[in-house]
Amino acid sequence: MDAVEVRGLRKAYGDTVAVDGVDLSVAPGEVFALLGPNGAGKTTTIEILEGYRPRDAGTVSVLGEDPATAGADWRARVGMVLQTSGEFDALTVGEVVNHFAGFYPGSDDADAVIERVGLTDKRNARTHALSGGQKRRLDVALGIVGRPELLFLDEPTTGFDPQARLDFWQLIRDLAAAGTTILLTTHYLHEAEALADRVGVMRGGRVVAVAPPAELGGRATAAAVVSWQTPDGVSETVTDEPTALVRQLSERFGGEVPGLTVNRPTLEDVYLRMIGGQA
Ligand SMILES: Nc1ncnc2c1ncn2[C@@H]1O[C@H](COP(=O)(O)OP(=O)(O)OP(=O)(O)O)[C@@H](O)[C@H]1O
Repeated sequence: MDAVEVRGLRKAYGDTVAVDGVDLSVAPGEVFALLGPNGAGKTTTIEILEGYRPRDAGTVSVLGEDPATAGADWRARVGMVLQTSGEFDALTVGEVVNHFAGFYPGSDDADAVIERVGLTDKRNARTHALSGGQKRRLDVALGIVGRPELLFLDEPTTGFDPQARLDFWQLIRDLAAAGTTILLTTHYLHEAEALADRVGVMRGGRVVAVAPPAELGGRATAAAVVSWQTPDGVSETVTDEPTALVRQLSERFGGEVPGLTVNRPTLEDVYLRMIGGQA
């Protein structure tokens, strides 16, 4: 049984159809990234899967239960990092994480979780005094302190500095290696490429493509652009057989080919083509 199974999901807000017939499956232990422009329906989809939002139509199974009716036992098996940060008044980081740990029967050690998200030196700081990126790290801590089987992360690394983002990626890899299923949304295509087993691209409330990041939109087999330096400037050739061309060039130059690059479409290239400039 898949960890997440969605068929024919629909949700409208008045006249706005936010989710328009989404089918989606996430396997146990998989890291799945949902991509798509602002307004594509990612948050609405995730919030329905989290049990935060009712749906208009479709079937949804999350860890074998319907989130619309699942109870406290189910909730304890699911971790969530919502798009907006929580507000915890004058409590300290340590107090908030300890408090949340108390909600879960098999929770992790609060200090260990604070360490994992890199907030140890802010343990006694009041949460309203944290920077934007530090608040987001606290959100991640609260999402994982219950040792969830399935973790939802809605734009988890917004506001992270580059080192914090790398640390977060390692945390996600560690969780995945320990068997946690992860469904995240992100606008950072490098993040999807670094983390996801598969990505799903949403546009206008629909999932328009699902594939491993390296294969999305035929990337793996797309023609390559080979370019190299000549005395007259840069020469460029589009080819299905870049290796053969590079071998010829190497013979012609007697070894190293000056300024050699071989490029296939990036995830960003195929993503932008797929969303075609609109939500
Ligand atoms: N509470 C709401 N009331 C009315 N319309 C809403 C509400 N929430 C979302 N929408 C609309 O539903 C559509 C999908 O929004 P959603 O937040 O799911 O998109 P998203 O893909 O998560 O976007 P983003 O990348 O900006 O987070 C948008 O047109 C949005 O304006």
